[in-house]
Amino acid sequence: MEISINRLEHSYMEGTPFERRALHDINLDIADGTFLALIGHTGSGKSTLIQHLNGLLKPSAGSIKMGSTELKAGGKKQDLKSLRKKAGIVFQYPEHQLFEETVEKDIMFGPRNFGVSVETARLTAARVIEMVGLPESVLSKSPFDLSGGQMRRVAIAGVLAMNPEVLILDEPTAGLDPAGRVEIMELFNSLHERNNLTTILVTHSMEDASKYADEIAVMHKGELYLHGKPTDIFSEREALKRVGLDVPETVQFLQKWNEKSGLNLALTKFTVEELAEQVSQSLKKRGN
Ligand SMILES: Nc1ncnc2c1ncn2[C@@H]1O[C@H](COP(=O)(O)OP(=O)(O)OP(=O)(O)O)[C@@H](O)[C@H]1O
Repeated sequence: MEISINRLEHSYMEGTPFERRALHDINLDIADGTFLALIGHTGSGKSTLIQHLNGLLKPSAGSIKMGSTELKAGGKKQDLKSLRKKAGIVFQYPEHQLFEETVEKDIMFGPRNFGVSVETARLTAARVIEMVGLPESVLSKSPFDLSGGQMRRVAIAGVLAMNPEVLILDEPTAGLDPAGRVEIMELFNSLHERNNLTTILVTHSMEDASKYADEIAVMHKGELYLHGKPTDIFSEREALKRVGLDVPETVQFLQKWNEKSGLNLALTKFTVEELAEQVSQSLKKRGN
């Protein structure tokens, strides 16, 4: 789904003495099928921005176009239910929202709310539990008898059960150990690719942004500070440092390597494995 954000402003507690401007003049176009990482310090406005994408927050000024739905400041009431079906949010610690007696009932809750029959919702639950890498036998268990990692997968399955076109992930790996983080990020990456999703990942990890995103948007004090392809963003190391961010360690290594070796390797590979391969190829070419 194509997303277009135009001159978006948001103030909390508008019109009260406690009014607080959280977003200023955000302009951002996200093409259908993009994997966008939204990065920035605590309080920079990331959560406020994503909550506009499925109508949880209303613009104070400006507009957001989500496919054919336009959400405008002062606009008329929209059909938010169908928008929320198309744009699913996985909140931080989504497992805290599990509440039903069984995993199956929890996953069926969303589709049933949209009028889907019990039989179809059951089939959906079986389909999405497999998508998140859990066995069907989990469906009859209580979500509260599962491990933390399994509970998170069940919560993600509940969002997938709505067949979203846009998946919005608010720090989906928060609180997981390093292995769990990689597993969940790999899961989102394969869901993105296999289901032609538009994915928006809020993260504090430049490493994850570099590994998975086609584009990176950097927020700072409620403004869109930088937006571009990872290669472009990582060429702006000084600008990133000014807002307390830095390029991933692999990019830092490559920049130092280029300075010291005199080899001017292009900034296109971001994982340790890709970078090692790039450096080794260049050394072979040079005859070392
Ligand atoms: N419900 C609220 N009421 C008033 N102010 C709020 C509310 N939620 C957020 N804010 C303020 O809006 C600004 C942006 O907050 P937001 O949560 O969007 O930032 P963030 O980048 O998502 O931070 P984090 O990385 O900590 O989640 C901050 O100054 C924050 O204090």
